[in-house]
Amino acid sequence: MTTPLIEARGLVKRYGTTDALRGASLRLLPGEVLAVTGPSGSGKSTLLHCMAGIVRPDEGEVRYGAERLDQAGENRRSTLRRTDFGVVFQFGQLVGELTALDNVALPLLLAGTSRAAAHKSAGTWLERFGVLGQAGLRPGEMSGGQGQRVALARAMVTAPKAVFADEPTGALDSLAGEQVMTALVHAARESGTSVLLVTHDAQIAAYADREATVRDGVVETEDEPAAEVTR
Ligand SMILES: Nc1ncnc2c1ncn2[C@@H]1O[C@H](COP(=O)(O)OP(=O)(O)OP(=O)(O)O)[C@@H](O)[C@H]1O
Repeated sequence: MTTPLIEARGLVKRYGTTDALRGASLRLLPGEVLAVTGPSGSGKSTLLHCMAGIVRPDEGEVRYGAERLDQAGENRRSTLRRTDFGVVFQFGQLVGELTALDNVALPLLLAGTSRAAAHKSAGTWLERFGVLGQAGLRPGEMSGGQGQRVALARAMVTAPKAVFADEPTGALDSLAGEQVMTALVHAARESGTSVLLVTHDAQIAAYADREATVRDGVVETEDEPAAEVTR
């Protein structure tokens, strides 16, 4: 069986009296695009947040290699989010005052890369996502789809092991959504990056290699990895 890149087991997360997760388990395999679908409020985003180390579950384990993310402190988890993981949300969360090029270069600059090298990589990633022509524009000067492609370029620029994308096409029309997904899947395949994609849209989920369905805080179904399907 393929060793998962990240494995969540028996996650429980409560917000006040709400049980967001009630024993959710999920494996993200190396290099795969995994779609997490399910009804609104079922716990998809909470599961993504736990697996990305953004929040800690109340119970259960999140394993990343030999590490337990559920036990890691905030410092370690935020370092991992800068070095090993990329994160994209519905509204790309780009820095409004910076150009697309500077937004994408930012994670590298924060990691100590020289300005020239950071800008060179940022340009390469903007080109891969088809938005090099927007390099000099600020987020407010771009379309929603362009902004999301810039946000994905920023998530990928550090060559992360995994990208966590929570409804990255949620605010886009279907054509722009398809363009964003095509670019993301292509870039992930080229660089061997795993993608955990939360979406409520079946057409967007169809871009993934596998799909898992969350209902009432548990993973109700999870497709078998292709190599493990018994025929
Ligand atoms: N930070 C929080 N504070 C309080 N309640 C929260 C918080 N995050 C999630 N919840 C609650 O936990 C439950 C699961 O939320 P979650 O966002 O994980 O579901 P979801 O499946 O991603 O929903 P949607 O598709 O609508 O985004 C919901 O009832 C939600 O209101």
